Amino acid sequence: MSSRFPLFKSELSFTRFPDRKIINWFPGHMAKATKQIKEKLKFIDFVIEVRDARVPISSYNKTINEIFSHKKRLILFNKCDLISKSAQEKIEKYFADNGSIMEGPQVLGTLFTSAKQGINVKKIVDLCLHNKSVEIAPKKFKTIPFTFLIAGIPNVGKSSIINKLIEKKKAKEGALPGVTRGMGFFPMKTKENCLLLDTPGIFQPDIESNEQGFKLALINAIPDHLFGGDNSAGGTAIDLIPLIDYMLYQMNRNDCFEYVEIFDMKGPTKSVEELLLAVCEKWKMYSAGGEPDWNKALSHLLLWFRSGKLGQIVLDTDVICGNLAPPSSSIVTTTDT
Ligand SMILES: Nc1nc2c(ncn2[C@@H]2O[C@H](COP(=O)(O)OP(=O)(O)OP(=O)(O)O)[C@@H](O)[C@H]2O)c(=O)[nH]1
Repeated sequence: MSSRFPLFKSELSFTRFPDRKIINWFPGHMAKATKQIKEKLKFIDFVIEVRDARVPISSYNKTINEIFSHKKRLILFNKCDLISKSAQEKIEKYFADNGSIMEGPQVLGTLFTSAKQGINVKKIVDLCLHNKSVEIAPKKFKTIPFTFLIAGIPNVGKSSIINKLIEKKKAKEGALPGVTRGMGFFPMKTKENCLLLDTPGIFQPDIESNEQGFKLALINAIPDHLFGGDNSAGGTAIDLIPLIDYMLYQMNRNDCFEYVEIFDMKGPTKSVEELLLAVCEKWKMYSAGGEPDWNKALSHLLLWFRSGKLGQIVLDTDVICGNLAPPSSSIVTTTDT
């Protein structure tokens, strides 16, 4: 793809803040949910693992790989409305090329979905029950349902997918991570007797790298106050400057230059201060004393980025386009049948 700004050389790796402590988020409810999921495992026919299409690799979860290694699993890349069709093709190719390491024999396939726009959600059940590559034994009695457990890291759209499948707003959705705290069963009105099990978003106890933490914070799988601080948690949005810096690095690296026009800038920039000044100017964000209101600009910028208003972007292009190996724990090594 030719860049709109060919003279602008973006950075190929993010080397700032190397000493930043890796964020880990594994509160009590996640530990409890992990235990409950293990207990329910024998009743589960299929696992629907939901990832975020913007981070199809970094939104994997080692714990999920381990717990469900012997379960038939469909991997969804949800929020596909936030990435382009050409990015979807690259991701598909990446998973096809790395099939032997990225997918175990129990993985039924991958599917791009958008719970928001209803894209491909209705294909989920069919891809599990009528998959050409595996034989699904019928239930002894019609009253015994096929059970689907919906799992994934926080805020990837698990509850939204369930609501779309049952055509009701029964599972609790929310813009912030960690809304679902308990498990809930939801019957589906389909030809076959199907039951969906919603689970709280869970992380593995340790996030592997600083950069994975940046990516997960950028898609808001990790709450902002853990990353730097936000007003609701008693911190200030200004602590999120490293995250905005990372966002700018990603936009430049991915030729995602919509921000230049949106904020009436002369061209792309690598300076987070320059970007924030342009935002304050464009959106007239000034304090009573006439100073640029950084806090307001940061918060609004993140909101715009997360909702796709600054352009469609995949944050895992470093892995997908080949400069980096997949994280070791994203590899599914199951041989169990
Ligand atoms: N753009 C877009 N937004 C989505 C999509 N699916 C869900 N969302 C939004 O993402 C946010 C999180 O959705 P949830 O369904 O609550 O996610 P969850 O995985 O159940 O979240 P936890 O409770 O943290 O585990 C909400 O603001 C949804 O409206 C999608 O396909 N596209």
